[in-house]
Amino acid sequence: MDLQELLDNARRNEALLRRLQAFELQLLSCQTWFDFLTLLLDGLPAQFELDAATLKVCDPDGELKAAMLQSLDIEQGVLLNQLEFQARVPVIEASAVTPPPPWKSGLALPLLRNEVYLGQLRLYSCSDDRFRSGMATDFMQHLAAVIAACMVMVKQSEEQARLALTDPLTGAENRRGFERAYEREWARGQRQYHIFSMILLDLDHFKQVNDVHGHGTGDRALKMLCRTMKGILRPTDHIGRLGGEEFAVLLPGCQPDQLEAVVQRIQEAIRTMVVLNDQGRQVAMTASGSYVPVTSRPHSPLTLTQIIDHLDTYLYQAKKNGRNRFVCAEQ
Ligand SMILES: Nc1nc2c(ncn2[C@@H]2O[C@H](COP(=O)(O)OP(=O)(O)OP(=O)(O)O)[C@@H](O)[C@H]2O)c(=O)[nH]1
Repeated sequence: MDLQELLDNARRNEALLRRLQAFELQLLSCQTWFDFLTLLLDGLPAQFELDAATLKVCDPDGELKAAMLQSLDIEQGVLLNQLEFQARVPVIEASAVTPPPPWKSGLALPLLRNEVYLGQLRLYSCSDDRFRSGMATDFMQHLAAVIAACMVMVKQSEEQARLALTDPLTGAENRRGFERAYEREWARGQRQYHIFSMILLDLDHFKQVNDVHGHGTGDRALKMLCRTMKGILRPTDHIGRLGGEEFAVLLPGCQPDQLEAVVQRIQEAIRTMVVLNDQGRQVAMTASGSYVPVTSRPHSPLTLTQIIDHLDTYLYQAKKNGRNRFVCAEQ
């Protein structure tokens, strides 16, 4: 190699190092899965002349994917189609790999943080010789280490944000968390004239459950209610505990003709859920509620409080008419 070549190499490496440092700073400022994944899947290829970047993520119990889905809204959720979640991801050394079509060369890098294996970062190129076996990968290995560290940080920061917006007893969103979900949905609806649906529900004779079977049984019923609803709703739906035994459900994209079926499913699931008292005897539960499809109109903002107040009137009707029923509210 002559001197000129050496100098060119050194200049290229210096430029790459500067880009890496700039990219690392961007990574370190990510606090949400959306920022992190957008930077990784779009920013990394754009800034390093690659054709694609992806992650194979170790997710033995599916918790990480569920947490990401909760944090992303329904449109952002498509980002996850670009990731692979696997119960076990093979442990690898940094190495060139055969890429899936249409790419011609690929590099796989381990994502390790404090000896914990998080998965693999995979980089793909349309050029045959971008990644070759035996090539130096020191810069990219360093980048993968920073990505792994940032992944752990984003996970912790998302978890903290989630806890601040979650009701500790039931795991449902608390009022603040639900308000935030509502505002996001309203804003999205305004951009796209799209519909979402809201349900308000309240367990029947809950005071009696507490009085007869004790507070512990009441708490178990509330937990079971949320678990039951989570089991029959989509991961992108929101369940909020507005207070006591009153809950609201927000269903993004749920059309009026589907809403009735969802309500019936919820009602049936509550009727058949198994809540045991301290003696192990089953306590029958029913709920009353009201529901309405909502179209967010650009020039007539509707607050969550206004919708809940509106639904409350119909919930009151359901209670007055004998409970164990859901009433469709006027739009
Ligand atoms: N166990 C338990 N009970 C709660 C909790 N939060 C509120 N409650 C109870 O929920 C009950 C609500 O009672 P009411 O508002 O009279 O309603 P209800 O008995 O369900 O009557 P209807 O709604 O008219 O069918 C009260 O006894 C509250 O103490 C909680 O976190 N755990």
